[in-house]
Amino acid sequence: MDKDLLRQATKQYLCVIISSFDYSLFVNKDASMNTLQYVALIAHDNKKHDMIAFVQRHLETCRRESLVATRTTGTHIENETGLPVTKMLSGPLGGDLQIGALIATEQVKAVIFLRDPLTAHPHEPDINALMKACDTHNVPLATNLATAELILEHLKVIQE
Ligand SMILES: O=C(CO)COP(=O)(O)O
Repeated sequence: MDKDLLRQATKQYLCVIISSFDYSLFVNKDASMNTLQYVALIAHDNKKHDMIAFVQRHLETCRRESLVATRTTGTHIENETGLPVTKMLSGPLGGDLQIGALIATEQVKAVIFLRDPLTAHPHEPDINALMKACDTHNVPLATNLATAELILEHLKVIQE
């Protein structure tokens, strides 16, 4: 085969390969981790009513956010407010750890965790791990209604 013809054919062949190549395979996967997306909502049993009232009070702000929650909290929020919630496992079954993993991979912009400080929880280490993840990754964490209100007010302002 003529050398020029071979060179030409090789060039065309490479062009086809390059243009059909899926470059996303080489995109730094860590970059996609930088999109903060979820607002995490978690409430212990004695605080679930407070959480629902809180979400109802901030319904429009919450509607504009992607919500993630531990299973029971998320189910109550969905049923009582109609907002869609991504539900993890129940807290005692690993849900706090799952949300901790989302925090560690920069997928959470704020956590509202209405804890019951007066009750012992068998999964206390998981609760501590979630809070540690917030501190490690500098994610705002509200563990009571007063701070939760401040965070939601802030979200409302930055949504506008
Ligand atoms: O236990 C919890 C957080 O530690 C909450 O879990 P649930 O929302 O499944 O009740």
